[in-house]
Amino acid sequence: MGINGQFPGPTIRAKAGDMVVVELTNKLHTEGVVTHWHGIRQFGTPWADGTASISQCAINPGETFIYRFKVDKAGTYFYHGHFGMQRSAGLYGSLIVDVEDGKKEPFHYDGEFDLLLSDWWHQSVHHQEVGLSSKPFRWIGEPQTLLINGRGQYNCSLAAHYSNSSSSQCRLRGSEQCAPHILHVLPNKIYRLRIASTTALASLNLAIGNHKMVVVEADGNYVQPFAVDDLDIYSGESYSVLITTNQDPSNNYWLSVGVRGREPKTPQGLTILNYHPNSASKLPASSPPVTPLWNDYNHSKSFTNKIFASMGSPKPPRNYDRRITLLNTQNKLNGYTKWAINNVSLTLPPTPYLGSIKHGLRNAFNQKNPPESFSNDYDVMKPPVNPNTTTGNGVYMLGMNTTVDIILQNANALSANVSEIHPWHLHGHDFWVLGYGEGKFSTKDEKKLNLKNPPLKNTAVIFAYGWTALRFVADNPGAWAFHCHIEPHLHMGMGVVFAEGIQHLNRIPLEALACGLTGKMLMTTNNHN
Ligand SMILES: O=C1O[C@H]([C@@H](O)CO)C(O)=C1O
Repeated sequence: MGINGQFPGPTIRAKAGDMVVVELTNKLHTEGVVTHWHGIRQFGTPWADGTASISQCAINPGETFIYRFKVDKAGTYFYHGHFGMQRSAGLYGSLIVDVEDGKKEPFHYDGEFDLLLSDWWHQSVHHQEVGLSSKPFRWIGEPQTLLINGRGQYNCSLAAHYSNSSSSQCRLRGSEQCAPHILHVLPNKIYRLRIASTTALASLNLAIGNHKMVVVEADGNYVQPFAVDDLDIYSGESYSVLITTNQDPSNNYWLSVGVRGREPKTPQGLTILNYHPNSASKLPASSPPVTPLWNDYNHSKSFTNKIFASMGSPKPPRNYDRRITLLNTQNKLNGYTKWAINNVSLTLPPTPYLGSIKHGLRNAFNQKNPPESFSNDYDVMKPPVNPNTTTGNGVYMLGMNTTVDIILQNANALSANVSEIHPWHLHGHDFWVLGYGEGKFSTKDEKKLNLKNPPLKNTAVIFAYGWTALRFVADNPGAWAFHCHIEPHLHMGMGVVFAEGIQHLNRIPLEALACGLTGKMLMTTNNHN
């Protein structure tokens, strides 16, 4: 698999129950690579047990690494880089899992398309990373282009403002390689669109002129079908929608993607639904669907609140064993700008967690349990009174098979009257989304939680000044990141680490131990043998 600028890696397609083998070669010259696979619970032998990006040593330049994993569940997934900001540099691709032989999807369709959405900056990710880690901090700003399957439109003459290398990247995109992927359809058929977002920053809204979409899947889980004119999708999420090509077949129709939740400075991403036998270059009769206003949060909430698990989906346990409340704040640390959770800004340790926990290396990361909640008098509607934070890399150690509730609590950022959207993604598990609400979560909200048909997802948004309640069963031995899927926010510390059942792992593969303190440990053992 190649890592080619903004061009996505290959689509990997498998059937539920299959064992998949992926060979990944790091062709970069100076940086290690780590990838994360949405929808995959465990990697298989010999890359055994519980490993995901935070449990893996980086694949060094020139090295080839073989991932082996079983795909458990049909659905729409993707993989992406999880080291520095490599995802926004183009390290991503689709992972599509079909139902196993002899089984059927619970809905019918005649054809399907993959739409992998991302955002694109002319400035290199290295430049962005340096800016984020500088004092004073330089924010990456809004993307120049929204990409659909790595393709987007931009006026190249404007790119000269940036840098030489970026204008050559822009030239690449100026050729027919950047022409949009056209969706060629026949009239009066049903198509499944598999839509996934790997954006570094942008929350998106997708719509197709004149066509309703019926949402049937979210993050690899079936949902109760519901029809919408447009769909919100946050970074880390995936959806399947069904469309029926029952409109005037002498026309083509625009599919548009626009920015939500942040004041957009990026043109819409566009492609065309091309009805056979029209020419794909025939422009649609009506203009592209207009993206809802970026701050029309009621529109977003009304979409999100329509998502329920389909009948027959697993139900959550009635009670939780442990509840962790995570307050998301923007902070300062010695003049640097950070994001923190319960006033701890995550800095990942150089030794992967899996090895350090299994081998009891007490110096590898903070041994204290991170805070379970935040002070009662914190006013989530105002900028932090004391904006200073601390850094840390402690682990929430979860009892194996216990039920854990997470209350994600949003707050005001550093500037007054600003609270931002954050899509939170959990590795290695799905969670039930029990509910969303406004302001600070309180015992009154408890009664409103949905225990009847909450959707299973692996990514869920917290709205501005709001809370989101999640429940999951800690049933997957390993060390797991839970973090904001906005790449610069993770870079600035917006994440936590959970671990469960690591003592149940028989063997940690050498590849997961070859770096940091565990690497030193291995070297000493080898020298003694
Ligand atoms: O992390 C962020 O920093 C900026 C802004 O808050 C400060 O410039 C922004 O919009 C973010 O999402």
